Amino acid sequence: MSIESVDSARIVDLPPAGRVEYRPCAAPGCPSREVFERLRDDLDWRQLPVRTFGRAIAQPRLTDFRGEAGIRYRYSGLTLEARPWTAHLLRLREVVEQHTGQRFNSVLCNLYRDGRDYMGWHADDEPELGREPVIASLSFGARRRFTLKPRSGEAERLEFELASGSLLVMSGDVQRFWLHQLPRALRVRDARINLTFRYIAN
Ligand SMILES: O=C(O)CCC(=O)C(=O)O
Ligand SMILES: [Fe+2]
Repeated sequence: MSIESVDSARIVDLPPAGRVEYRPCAAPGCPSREVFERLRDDLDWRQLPVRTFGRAIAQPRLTDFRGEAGIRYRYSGLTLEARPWTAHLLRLREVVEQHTGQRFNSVLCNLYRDGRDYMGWHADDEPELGREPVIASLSFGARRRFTLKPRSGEAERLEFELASGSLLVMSGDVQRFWLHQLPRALRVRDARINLTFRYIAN
């Protein structure tokens, strides 16, 4: 397990044919305190119920799903209907599209109120994302640890400290062979916002 400086760019190839790229300062005005505040104040944050093992519980974070009209995203027994882009989110999408050379038609926004909020092990492998989705994730606010582990086999876990203003891109077959999570971090008192840009084909 390795943690490198949060200030250096990093490209890691994950077997068999996946890639994770981290860029510490990709967002406007990095570390982007103003971007954080604007997203926190302008988006329509909600705590949704989610089904795990047949039980409905409140998600341990707040979310808002935005995108082109008619886009739907189904996960964990939820169906999210995209609400319209804000002008601010469209500008951030442009930045991410320039960095990645990819197009995105939606963004899942996550607000972790403090270190008690988290996202458990999962893959972004819903069928509407396609076989080898490119998932581009911007982070703002509190620095949090992001971990990947193989679904099976002996490969080592991989960790990133996601700094404010950073961009993390997962591509290739990462979602097929690896899981990722944003674990609890009880020492963290501050909030973090994460935007994961996706291309959804409904
Ligand atoms: O908050 C993060 O960095 C991870 C978010 C994530 O994995 C997701 O939205 O699918
Ligand atoms: Fe994810």
